[in-house]
Amino acid sequence: NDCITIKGRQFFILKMIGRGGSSKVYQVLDHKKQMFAVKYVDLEEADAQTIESYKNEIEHLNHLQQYSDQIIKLYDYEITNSYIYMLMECGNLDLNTWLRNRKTVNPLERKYYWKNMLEAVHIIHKHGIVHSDLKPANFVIVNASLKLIDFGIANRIQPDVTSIMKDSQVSHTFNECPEPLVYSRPSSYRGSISPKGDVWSLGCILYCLTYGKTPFQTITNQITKLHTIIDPAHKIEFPEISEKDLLDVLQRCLVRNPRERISIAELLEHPYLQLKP
Ligand SMILES: CN1CCC(Oc2ccc(-c3[nH]nc4cccc(OCC5CCCCC5)c34)cc2)CC1
Repeated sequence: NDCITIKGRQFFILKMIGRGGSSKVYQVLDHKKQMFAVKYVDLEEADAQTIESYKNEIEHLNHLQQYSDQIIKLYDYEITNSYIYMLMECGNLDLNTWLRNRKTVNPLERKYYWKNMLEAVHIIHKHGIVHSDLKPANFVIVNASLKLIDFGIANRIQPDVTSIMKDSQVSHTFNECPEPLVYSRPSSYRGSISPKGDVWSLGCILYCLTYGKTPFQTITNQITKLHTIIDPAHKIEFPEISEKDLLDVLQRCLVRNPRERISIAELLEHPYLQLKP
């Protein structure tokens, strides 16, 4: 089995958890058999701006450790001109995989996961970070709670990026998964990247946890989907459910006009979060 050495500490690779472009995530054990996740980034092909974006992500992740347990732990990191190693807390499962495998969601579990996601995103907003690409794969289940594993600051070093322009910013790698489109903010509202964009994305995740599909999943043609996401005339369907507070949260998150959309602070005060099952 291969080993990774970070700041003089040796780790044994158990398996690769995931990979994207120039980064790989491994599940590793230290000499005391404690499990960690190690994120490795190959910087050989990266340009200065990309390297800067990774350093920025690490700086913020390191700084925000102290503010919330809903931010993945970063224990140590090693940055050289050719690679980055990040020693992190290892979760059991990412929310995307969990959603794909689970047909029904327990209402109390959903409410608790929602509270965790709101707390994580509230913390990054309070420190001036807007993720703007939140999706289930950005959250990991660690024991019984959800933790945010990245802030959307580091560039995706992806091969053949066929990205689409959104609000004059290069956004999602289309080829990665059409789903980010659905979580992405309705881009017809020009203007700066707003924290309200993250509320839309979180709304889409909660919609998934409630109805088992994303708000626009039925639309398979990506261009039609894009037009529908931004079309104010298209009404998103909210099938009746017993939890009226949950229905209200969904309807207030999935409002196309960001100014009319509910804020994270208001969501944290919403009756849905009072933890009576
Ligand atoms: C499909 N299969 C995958 C392994 C396992 O799920 C995970 C286990 C741990 C984790 C993780 N922990 N700490 C993590 C710290 C950083 C990144 C992390 O993942 C990154 C990326 C991995 C691929 C899925 C999206 C997230 C991290 C994440 C997924 C079971 C399902």
